[in-house]
Amino acid sequence: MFQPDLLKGKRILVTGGGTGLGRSMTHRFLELGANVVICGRREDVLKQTVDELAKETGGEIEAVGCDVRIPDAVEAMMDTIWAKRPLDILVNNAAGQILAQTHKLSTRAIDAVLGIVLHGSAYCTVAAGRRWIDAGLRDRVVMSILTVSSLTGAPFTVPSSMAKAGVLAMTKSLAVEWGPKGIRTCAIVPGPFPTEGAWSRLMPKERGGNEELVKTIPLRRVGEHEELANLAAFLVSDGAAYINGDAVVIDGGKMLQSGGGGASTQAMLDWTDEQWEALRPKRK
Ligand SMILES: CCCCCCCCCCC/C=C/C(=O)SCCNC(=O)CCNC(=O)[C@H](O)C(C)(C)COP(=O)(O)OP(=O)(O)OC[C@H]1O[C@@H](n2cnc3c(N)ncnc32)[C@H](O)[C@@H]1OP(=O)(O)O
Ligand SMILES: NC(=O)C1=CN([C@@H]2O[C@H](COP(=O)(O)OP(=O)(O)OC[C@H]3O[C@@H](n4cnc5c(N)ncnc54)[C@H](OP(=O)(O)O)[C@@H]3O)[C@@H](O)[C@H]2O)C=CC1
Repeated sequence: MFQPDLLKGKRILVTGGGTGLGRSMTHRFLELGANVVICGRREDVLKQTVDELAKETGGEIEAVGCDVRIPDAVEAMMDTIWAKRPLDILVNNAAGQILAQTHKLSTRAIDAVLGIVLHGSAYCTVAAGRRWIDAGLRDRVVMSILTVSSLTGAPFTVPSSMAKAGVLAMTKSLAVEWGPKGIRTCAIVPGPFPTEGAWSRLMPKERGGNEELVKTIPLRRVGEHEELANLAAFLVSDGAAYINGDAVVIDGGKMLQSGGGGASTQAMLDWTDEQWEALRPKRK
């Protein structure tokens, strides 16, 4: 669907690129000619992904171990990356998520999620942006992976929702502040895309599994990784050079179905024709 060299010459950092959607985006970026650096905390996971994706795509990929919650670690990672060649594109994808009653969360639990999502995205963005601005480098992109809850809020995942809403505010604010400097920002708002990381934390069997989940999605299916990876490739490419400060929702319409009438509207989808017929005014 894209010209095969869409991202040729682009050097991209994908935080959390060793697993899940980060890995899938990395795969697509490599296929399209990019040079990709992935980071994460587990170096064995990173190494395995580098080996696999280099083999599958023949692309140029490297990994740097980094906990994005630690400012000095982020600076050291950026120095390592820049020593070879400056980045063109940063993808803030690393995240942490906890499904729990909010009033029972410890402060360490709250900090763990805010640290990865809010602080980590800010540290990476500022570390890359400062280097670009100091060197007068233009045509650069920061793309962040959000959640629908950043727009709507969500019970039982409050720290993640708060943190992603903060990253959305960063995306919109920097679009204006950094746009004149040739740095654009954008975001993706994914609905459900099965990954080990998300499903192991968010889909205990009590939630009814994918069968219950797809009833909440107008297209009646979860997302395919390739669909998100293609959107990501377009948004970071020069083809999207006039998109700045926007967050694109890719959720099969889930957010719209959850809105409006809420649970009672949801239930109406299962009404029978007879139930609807009973509502029609009777002709005299
Ligand atoms: C039918 C409808 C279904 C809808 C479902 C659809 C889903 C679609 C929407 C998906 C949105 C997805 C968003 C995502 O971000 S998915 C990404 C998931 N990936 C990850 O989270 C990977 C990284 N995560 C982690 O590393 C950990 O989970 C963590 C964030 C906890 C950080 O790990 P770390 O090792 O730093 O921290 P600790 O393990 O030491 O824990 C720190 C404190 O947090 C407490 N904790 C941990 N888990 C829980 C829990 N489940 N409940 C309560 N508290 C928890 C832990 O006890 C520590 O606190 P204390 O020291 O005080 O005990
Ligand atoms: N899957 C889904 O349905 C949805 C996902 N998203 C978003 O998509 C993105 C990817 O999630 P997904 O692929 O599902 O989940 P994963 O758990 O597979 O991805 C999270 C990645 O972040 C890395 N990471 C976590 N903490 C840190 C840290 N402190 N420093 C560096 N890296 C870290 C993890 O690696 P390591 O543990 O080795 O550090 C892991 O590779 C996230 O931003 C998530 O919020 C949004 C909506 C829906």
